[in-house]
Amino acid sequence: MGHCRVKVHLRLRPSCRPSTAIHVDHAAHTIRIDVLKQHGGGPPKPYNDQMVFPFDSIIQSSCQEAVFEQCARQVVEDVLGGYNGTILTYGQTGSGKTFTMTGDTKAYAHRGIVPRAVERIFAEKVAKPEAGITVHVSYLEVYNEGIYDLLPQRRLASAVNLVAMEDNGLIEIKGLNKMHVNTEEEAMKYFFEGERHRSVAPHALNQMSSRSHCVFTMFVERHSGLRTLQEVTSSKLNLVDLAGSERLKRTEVGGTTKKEAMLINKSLSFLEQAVFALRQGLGHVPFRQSRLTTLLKDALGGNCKTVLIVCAWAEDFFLDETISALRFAQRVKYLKTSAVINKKADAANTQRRYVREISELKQELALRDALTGRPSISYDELTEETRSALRERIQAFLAEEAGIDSIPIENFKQVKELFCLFKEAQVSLRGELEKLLRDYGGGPDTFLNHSQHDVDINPGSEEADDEECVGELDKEACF
Ligand SMILES: Nc1ncnc2c1ncn2[C@@H]1O[C@H](COP(=O)(O)OP(=O)(O)OP(=O)(O)O)[C@@H](O)[C@H]1O
Repeated sequence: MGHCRVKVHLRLRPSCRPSTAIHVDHAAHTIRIDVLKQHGGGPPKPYNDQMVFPFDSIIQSSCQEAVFEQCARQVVEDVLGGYNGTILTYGQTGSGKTFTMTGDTKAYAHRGIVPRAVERIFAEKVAKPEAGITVHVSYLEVYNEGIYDLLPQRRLASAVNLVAMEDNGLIEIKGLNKMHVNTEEEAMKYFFEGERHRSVAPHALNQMSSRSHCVFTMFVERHSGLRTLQEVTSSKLNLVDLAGSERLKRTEVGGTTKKEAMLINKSLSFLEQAVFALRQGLGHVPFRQSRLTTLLKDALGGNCKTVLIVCAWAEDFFLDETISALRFAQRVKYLKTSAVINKKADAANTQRRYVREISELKQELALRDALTGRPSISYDELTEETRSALRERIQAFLAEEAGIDSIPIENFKQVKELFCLFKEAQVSLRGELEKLLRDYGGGPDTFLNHSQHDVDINPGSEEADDEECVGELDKEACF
């Protein structure tokens, strides 16, 4: 098991009013914020306090391709290698989370991490047909503290609030549709179908503001491709577009949108609490406090390789929001996960191996029989013919026909069959005796009451019968 630190990148949204307080050092991967402070009611002294936040990388004016290469590519490669991966975007409303994750559909070059990840996974599937890669996708949203499937097979199903459960140490959503997809186009078709069902609403800072946290997941199964050591890796890539935190007086919302904003802020503060508890090494981490933290449990501390992309709006007007996002990022930066390659035996290959082993064992037995001078013995299932020949022999044996004083044993399958046939004979004999007793005027009760003492047709238990049979058989057995 490899412990790996969560990688944290910062993406600054381009602005026509860039903040004079924000300074990026690209070489050192740090951002410095010079904070204005008031002293003793006097005039504000600019830049008398500085905060420096280190990141794994800071992206300021890079294109979408560079963002994918810098932040997401390695996680997608790790998922193809059998690890679970999660990429999350986090930040205030309108800061560019959806732009980073989904992209802008107006221009192909503006496509985001999701379409690029899908493209990379299917490129691998096409390039390595021997790996037999299979892909399923799911798409859900956490809206107002409920989990909803964005890919309902029937439209009615969209209203069902799903349950997140822990299964084998990993979080699973019971009843979530997982669509099998063969091509990049099919996967994107489902992604766009889910996008249509997402909850969005306009407000002062964003015309298409996400009102829910969305998770698009790709489940990838891949065969090792080595004939002798064939196994399957089974991994998943979670692409998470979190809803943005918002200050209600800035977004100027009311009614449903206000209620949504309050629930978004609440779930994000639960996320901060969970991250704080993990960072402090507290014994109890409150993952169960909200649907979002339950969903992100693996990503924050479990079997997963995780990347967080913090999006920020680098304008003076939003300095408070930016500082609080940067602080959150610093806590996440120190979280460690325990990612392992998720291997399992290939069921089809295991079956093929057993068939081969059985065939080899049969050959071994045949060779041993030949060397010890035994007649050729079949170890296959008994045929109907063999069965009726055995039945006849048992009847002759029980009837004490001349010359039939033993039943030769050939193999274990035959022994099992003999027990069944003896039982069959015994049941038939018992039926005949009951009939005889009835004909002589006694009912079955008479038979049952006296059979143990007077008519000794069934001494001891069935097991004892079987043992006796074995004893008899053993005397003559010629293994
Ligand atoms: N880096 C960027 N380059 C160009 N345009 C951007 C960038 N980031 C964001 N935008 C634009 O800003 C607007 C808001 O961005 P986006 O919807 O991605 O914000 P968001 O963080 O997802 O907001 P919300 O939390 O409200 O959903 C969009 O029109 C988007 O195209």
